[in-house]
Amino acid sequence: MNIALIAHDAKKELMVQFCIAYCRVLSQHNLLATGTTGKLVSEATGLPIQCFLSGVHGGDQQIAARIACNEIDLLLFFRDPISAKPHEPNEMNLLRLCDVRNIPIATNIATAEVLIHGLERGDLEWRNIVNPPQH
Ligand SMILES: O=C(CO)COP(=O)(O)O
Repeated sequence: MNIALIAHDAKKELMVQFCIAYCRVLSQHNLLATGTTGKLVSEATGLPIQCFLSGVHGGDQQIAARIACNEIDLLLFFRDPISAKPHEPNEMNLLRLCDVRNIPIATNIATAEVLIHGLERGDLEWRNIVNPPQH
């Protein structure tokens, strides 16, 4: 499955720790990420990650385009609810597109834990029908 990772600056370390903890599960899937998040996670875990532009340069919109095409099966987007972000409207669109496509999304680590266990258990296998593997 295609799993997209995005973390605001205040949540990047949490995302790194989460990905280290679930490295084995994540290694069985294709990972995509915004630039800085992807760089930090791949350096910490050794996992191959397709890195897009950084969020401020439109990386979240590159991921949004794939979500619009139903090509992302799970989005882990660790958000900082405290500080304002200049590209917040784009991020709201990202969340909206997940709802358009019924793509499972976690915006905090508590939900991410539930989703990753569900992924491991096979709860998201229906995504293989909606978005069949390319190879
Ligand atoms: O800004 C972000 C989300 O909107 C994250 O982007 P980076 O991973 O490049 O910091």
